[in-house]
Amino acid sequence: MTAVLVTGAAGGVAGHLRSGLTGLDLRVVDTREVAGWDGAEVRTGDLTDPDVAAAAVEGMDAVVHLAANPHPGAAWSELRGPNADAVVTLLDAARKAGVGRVVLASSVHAVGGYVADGLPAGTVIDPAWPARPCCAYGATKVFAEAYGRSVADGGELSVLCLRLGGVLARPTDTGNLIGWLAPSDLRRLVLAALEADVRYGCYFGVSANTRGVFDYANATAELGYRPELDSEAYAADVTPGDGGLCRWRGESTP
Ligand SMILES: NC(=O)c1ccc[n+]([C@@H]2O[C@H](COP(=O)([O-])OP(=O)(O)OC[C@H]3O[C@@H](n4cnc5c(N)ncnc54)[C@H](O)[C@@H]3O)[C@@H](O)[C@H]2O)c1
Ligand SMILES: O=C(O)[C@H]1O[C@@H](O)[C@H](O)[C@@H](O)[C@@H]1O
Repeated sequence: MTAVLVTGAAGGVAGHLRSGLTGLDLRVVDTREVAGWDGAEVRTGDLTDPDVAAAAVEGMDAVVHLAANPHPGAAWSELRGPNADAVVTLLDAARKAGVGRVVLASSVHAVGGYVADGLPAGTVIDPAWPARPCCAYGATKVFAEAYGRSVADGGELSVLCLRLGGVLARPTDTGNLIGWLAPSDLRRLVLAALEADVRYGCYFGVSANTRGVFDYANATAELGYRPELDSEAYAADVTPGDGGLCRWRGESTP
């Protein structure tokens, strides 16, 4: 059975992912108390500590790295530990332990600047375009992708970065319509990323949204990811908003 570590297991995305990971030999870790992962080996610890990271990855075939500060408006002082330091300790530990694959949670905030400036109608953002974060949080995700690339290029560890859109049970505002990731599609995507024969890759993790602006074609081609849900089904019921994207452009409180 494949042994998989899920970091950030007490978090919201992990909660949506959990039911998709049946059949795997699971270990989970978080700084907070973790509940609901029956059958998994549960650990508590801070992944910025290299010893915690080393113990967490020991014996694992793969890691789904979700642990981070997910708040786009967070200050650098709140982001540096979870979103920069922990990425380095986790990836270094995984490489040293001979883990085969790390699936890294990135975000559409890595390219939110394109959305903030307005895209010509019908244009979708290609994952190969230069990163263009819309906030310090988005910039930390670009760093994670870049560090992942250097580790993947430098050794045996495969790193797949998933630029997740808004993981919500249903879209709640108009901004969500362009980048919703339905929980069931999240599960499809992470399973596909765990299994794909790819050394390094960066993919948008979004549903098959009619109004989508994040091109997931490479995830279909390289991972076999085929999303099934579409935010359009909720378009008549959402309130006006920006989906949390681009609100903090150019801001980084020390
Ligand atoms: N929620 C979304 O819609 C969304 C969208 C795009 C990307 N993401 C990314 O997905 C991941 C999960 O997001 P979420 O919404 O579940 O966030 P969350 O805050 O609900 O969960 C993250 C978990 O990570 C844990 N954590 C933070 N720092 C840690 C550390 N140093 N060591 C161990 N555990 C630590 C936290 O305690 C928390 O339980 C994050 O990387 C986030 O940036 C989330
Ligand atoms: O993309 C992201 O990471 C973030 O997107 C924002 O819009 C959501 O409000 C936030 O919860 C996510 O963590």
